[in-house]
Amino acid sequence: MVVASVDNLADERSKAQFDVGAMKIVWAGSKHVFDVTDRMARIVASDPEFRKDNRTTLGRKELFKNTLRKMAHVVKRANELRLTEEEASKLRFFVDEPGYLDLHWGMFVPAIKGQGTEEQQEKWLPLASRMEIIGCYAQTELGHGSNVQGLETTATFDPKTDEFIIHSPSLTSYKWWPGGLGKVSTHVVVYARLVSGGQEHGIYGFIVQLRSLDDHTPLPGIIIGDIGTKFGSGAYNTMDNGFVCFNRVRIPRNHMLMRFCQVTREGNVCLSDVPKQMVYGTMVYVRQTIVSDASWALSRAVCIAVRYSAIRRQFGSQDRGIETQVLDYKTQQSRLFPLLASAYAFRFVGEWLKWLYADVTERLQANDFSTLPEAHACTAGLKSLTTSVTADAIEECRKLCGGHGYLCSSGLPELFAVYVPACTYEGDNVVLLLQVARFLVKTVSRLAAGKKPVGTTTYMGNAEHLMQCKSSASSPEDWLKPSVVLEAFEARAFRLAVACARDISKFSTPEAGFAELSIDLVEAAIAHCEVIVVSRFIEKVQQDIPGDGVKEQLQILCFIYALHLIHKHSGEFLSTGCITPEQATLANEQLRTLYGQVRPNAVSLVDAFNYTDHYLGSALGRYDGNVYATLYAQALRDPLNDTVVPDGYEEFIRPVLKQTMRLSRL
Ligand SMILES: CC/C=C\C/C=C\C/C=C\C/C=C\C=C\C(=O)SCCNC(=O)CCNC(=O)[C@H](O)C(C)(C)COP(=O)(O)OP(=O)(O)OC[C@H]1O[C@@H](n2cnc3c(N)ncnc32)[C@H](O)[C@@H]1OP(=O)(O)O
Ligand SMILES: Cc1cc2nc3c(=O)[nH]c(=O)nc-3n(C[C@H](O)[C@H](O)[C@H](O)COP(=O)(O)OP(=O)(O)OC[C@H]3O[C@@H](n4cnc5c(N)ncnc54)[C@H](O)[C@@H]3O)c2cc1C
Repeated sequence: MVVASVDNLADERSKAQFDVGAMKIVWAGSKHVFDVTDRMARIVASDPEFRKDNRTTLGRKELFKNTLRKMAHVVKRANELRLTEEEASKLRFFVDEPGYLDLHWGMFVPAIKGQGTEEQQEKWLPLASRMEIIGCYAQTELGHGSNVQGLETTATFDPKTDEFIIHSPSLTSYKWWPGGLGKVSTHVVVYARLVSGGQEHGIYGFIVQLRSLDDHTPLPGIIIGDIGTKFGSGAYNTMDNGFVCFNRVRIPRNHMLMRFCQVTREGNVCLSDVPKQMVYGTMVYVRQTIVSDASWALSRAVCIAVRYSAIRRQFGSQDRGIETQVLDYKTQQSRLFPLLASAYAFRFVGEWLKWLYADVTERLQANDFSTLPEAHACTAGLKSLTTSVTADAIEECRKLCGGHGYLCSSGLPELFAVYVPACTYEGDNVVLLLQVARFLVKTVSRLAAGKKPVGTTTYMGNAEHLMQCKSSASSPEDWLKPSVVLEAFEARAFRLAVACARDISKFSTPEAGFAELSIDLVEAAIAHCEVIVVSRFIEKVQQDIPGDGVKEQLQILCFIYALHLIHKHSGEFLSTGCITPEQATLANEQLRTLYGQVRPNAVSLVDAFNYTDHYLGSALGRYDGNVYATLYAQALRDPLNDTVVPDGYEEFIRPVLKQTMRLSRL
């Protein structure tokens, strides 16, 4: 059945004022990436083994087994098709089901690459890449996650046998949460306190075999299992997040990842001449990938909400004629278009962060550690900002879809449930923002000592101007000037950071000041991260961008992104004196105009994400707009509709009805 709603999307597409094909390439990053992504997405979408529309109706055991089947199929297809690493990772991405492969490829392999010596890499990486072993990453414990220095698991060197003894001294030291650990992984990189010669030497990674490669049973001394069902139906329950207790498990000395710290045969601990934070390198790597992933999750939710808002009609008609598309309501636009703009903003800042990470890695390899603090602050801050915004945005998109957004067939509840832990894993978002704040306060105090700031804090070098400047915006159009927008963002961030640094100095110790002012510090950190995102977006739209109208659309989105933040944080922009109330009103006026400009292009701007219906997994977000027929078909497929009269009628409905009848006769 094709209903009138389908025409709505065709109409919308005909209104586009830009070359959608060219925008697809901009979104993907390059023609090559577009081609690979498109091909992998289609392979997944056309393979019935990768069906996912039944996920929310399966029980945990069935769901997990289903994931195991899919993971095995991924490995099989990747081998059959001889996929490159880039292609295989896209294939896994579009399968869109959290599973042990994510941790194997996303953390176990990177941990060995980043923390292992060349010899260790030569030994372990081929085994891992042929999947002769399956690995995961166990850092978090039942009692400690954020505080890595507080981990309790010990790795004690025994010089008699040339082994480490991995031990969990208490219940709170049990590793708890690692994905892939509960039921699948054969090996793990465990983070533990290194003890040698009776002394502690800090936290390091150790490769431990967990399960027999013959029959998968846990090795002696290992108690292991799944930590239980998690939030939401389907969602992250496809993953076997696990616990493990080590009871004096012995591993060879060379299973300690020794790139940055070596333990000799005699038990001497030799630290390389590198900062000890290098041992946190895997987290920095993964945080950087999470920023890119945020734009995918956000754009997916936005794609569903935009298409559905073009289909959905409410009110506005006379004589029962055609009603208004909800996308035409300004309130809908003001909630939705900033999220659309944020998706593009996060895509570009994610690409930039990838570049930054590659640049820092190259420097580290050449023993230049000068950019490590900046890399840590950027990855931590942007991970925090983008995941918090994305999690909230998915929920907002659900509400933007009205009642139907609450149905699992909208795809949004599951997307939210899968996504929201991103605010916690790889570092709780508040904890990470406090790391950024620490970096900012240090930068401000270095400024006072005459040191020139570099990298993303370069703007702080313009200290005098930023402390005094008053915005020159005197018309709504002035808010379309990159220099006006940037100045406001930089001044707000700088003034907030300076105020924190100044106030901290009033306390008896910096630590006491930092603790007491942590709420302000988090706000200063967010303001700094927003400077990074806004300036990267502005930089992007100032480049040559091929394709009719593409650059113009991106400029509109860029200003929507910036101006909606001015509106959202108007309290801070005003209280720091960066803008006046009149200028805030002008910015809002411009924002409203921009919403009008994006409106005819909205559907095409989400088409540019090039998502398949399989990946979207949403009756509301379908490319063809056939929403109502799909909702109906999916409702009919619900297990509850397997029978007309429900199971339980005889036991529980009939007796109630009978009792009611008896009562009514009394
Ligand atoms: C699966 C992967 C595939 C794809 C990714 C996509 C999606 C993910 C999918 C699912 C999730 C799957 C896996 C999830 C895994 C995990 O969650 S693993 C566990 C992650 N755990 C954390 O992130 C813990 C967070 N805590 C910390 O990082 C640290 O403890 C800390 C909060 C940073 C504090 O560290 P510490 O106690 O040492 O610190 P400070 O005294 O505050 O700092 C000392 C100095 O060190 C600097 N520092 C800290 N961290 C780093 C770093 N990473 N790099 C560089 N420098 C660092 C800090 O700034 C201080 O510097 P100073 O001010 O100059 O002294
Ligand atoms: C789905 C999922 C997958 C995961 N996968 C893995 C994995 O594969 N491997 C692994 O090792 N771990 C994994 N984790 C664990 C994850 O890394 C931790 O949960 C995370 O680091 C947060 O630590 P926590 O749970 O100890 O939170 P806590 O630190 O206990 O946080 C609780 C609250 O305290 C606040 N808080 C904590 N410290 C401070 C502070 N200094 N100042 C202010 N507020 C503070 C936080 O903001 C938060 O509100 C996973 C977690 C989840 C949810």
